[in-house]
Amino acid sequence: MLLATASEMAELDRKTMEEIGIPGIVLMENAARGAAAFFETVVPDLCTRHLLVLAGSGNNAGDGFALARIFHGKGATVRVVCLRPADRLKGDALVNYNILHRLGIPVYHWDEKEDFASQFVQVQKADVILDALLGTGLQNEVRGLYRDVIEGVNALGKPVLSVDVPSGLHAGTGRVLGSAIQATATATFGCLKVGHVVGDGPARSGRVQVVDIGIPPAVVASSGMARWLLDRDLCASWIGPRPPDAHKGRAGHLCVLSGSPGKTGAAAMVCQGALRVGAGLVTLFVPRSLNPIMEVKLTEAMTLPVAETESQCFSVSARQDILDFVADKEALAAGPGISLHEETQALLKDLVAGSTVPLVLDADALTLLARDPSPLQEASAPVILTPHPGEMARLTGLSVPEVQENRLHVATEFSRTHKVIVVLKGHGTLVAAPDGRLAVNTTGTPAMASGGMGDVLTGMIAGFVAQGLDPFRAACLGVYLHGLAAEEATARATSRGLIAMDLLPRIPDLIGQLERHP
Ligand SMILES: NC(=O)C1=CN([C@@H]2O[C@H](COP(=O)(O)OP(=O)(O)OC[C@H]3O[C@@H](n4cnc5c(N)ncnc54)[C@H](O)[C@@H]3O)[C@@H](O)[C@H]2O)[C@@H](O)CC1
Ligand SMILES: [K+]
Repeated sequence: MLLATASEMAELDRKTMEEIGIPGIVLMENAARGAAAFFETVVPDLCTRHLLVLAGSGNNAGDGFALARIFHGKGATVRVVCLRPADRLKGDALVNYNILHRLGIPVYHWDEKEDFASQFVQVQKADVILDALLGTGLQNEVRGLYRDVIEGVNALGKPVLSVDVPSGLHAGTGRVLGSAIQATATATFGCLKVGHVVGDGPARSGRVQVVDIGIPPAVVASSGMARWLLDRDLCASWIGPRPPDAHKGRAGHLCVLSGSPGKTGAAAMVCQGALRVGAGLVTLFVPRSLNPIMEVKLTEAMTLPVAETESQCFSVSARQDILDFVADKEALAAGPGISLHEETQALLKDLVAGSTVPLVLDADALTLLARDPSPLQEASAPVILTPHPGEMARLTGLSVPEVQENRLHVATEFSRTHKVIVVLKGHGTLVAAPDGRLAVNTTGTPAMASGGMGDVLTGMIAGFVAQGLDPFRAACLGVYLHGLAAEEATARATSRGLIAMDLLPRIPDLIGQLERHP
């Protein structure tokens, strides 16, 4: 599903009105009617209740005035509180405001200078609050009367139905600007906004429904919007069935650099993750003396023993053998369990700079790049990094809480600055590409908090890359299916005890379901 920012949404509205000729008042009416229908499913006896519409001064307020009229018509007791004087209203909002007076719906204008407590009594008397203070037009920190009202409403604990966006939540970033409404449910217009699904958005928005307000699909299709929620429809549109004459030589050959003493399991999981998403062939580079172990551990994947250090880690002198082998393959996944040995660091540096095929870098490779990110500058092939918040913190020099509080900003900035695809793992994994594409994942479970999950994901993403998928889409599909496999595996279990290998046998079926999805 496409996600819009505030400015993209404004542009969709503008094109619909100016280029297609659908009047703004029609869009506003569609918005209000759609929102009303949704709100009635959230609070089933809504039309017998005492509703209070809180309005600001823009078109969000206009939606609120239209909703006041609609619920008044359905028999609800409705009052409207507007935080701005009437002479600040204009356009479609003013049209809907004027209708309220003719229908005898009470409207109160609050004044910053008057006693807040005596004004707020109006809100306390209501059963349900409709929040139409601020929508996508939110510009800066919420202060003064707006802030007092928002905090007062949140403290009441009554059902709050938000119009488009919980007021105070930034539609583009999901950040609370000063203070934001805690909504029970939100009816949003035209498109889901980025802010509903990242940062504070999911917790603030409650149940969210997208209302079709009549923006023609062609207007959306020609918009160039490139942010998505990773859902089944989208992922299915990015993966088709294989041609009937497929053979392993054309299904992609992935090379894997993974493993060291104590970490041979990581290497096995990367290889198997790749095979389970359909990589035709997988070759694992392995520190020479560990080869007998990997020969036993792996059946379908091949191994290629290469030069090692005294501590059985990858040696820099393996560099040429690896680059020569990789040159006519399709992708290289590197990092899980490769150790932080200085020689391995030197090897990784040369591989990142010298690889002609796309790279997927994870785990120790990320820790090594945090010490010295300069190889990323030299990479000529596409690079995908798959950090968890701790690795992202190391790469950026931020603390883990700083990364978590600004996930969207951190992932997109790192991607843009270093020209790499960033997969920032965690609840609502983000995939950010340097060209501005962004995806937010919807799958996964807390049961995934166990060792080896990341190794399987690295293999899955690299396996898709090896099959020739666009690296951004490969990362998205890997992330989506990885979470889905974990959901499947825990569908009848608890949120504990899932191990990474449990995901593997479920993956082919899930891909099949995507391929067959209408
Ligand atoms: N044709 C359209 O453009 C449509 C717009 N729609 C609604 O219109 C909304 C967007 O309308 P607007 O662009 O008028 O913006 P909003 O109504 O979201 O807010 C803009 C107003 O709030 C003020 N404001 C901004 N930040 C503030 C802050 N921190 N504290 C106090 N006041 C602040 C601005 O000065 C401006 O007066 C959408 O969220 C949606 O609800 C819908 O009616 C559908 C059609
Ligand atoms: K709102």
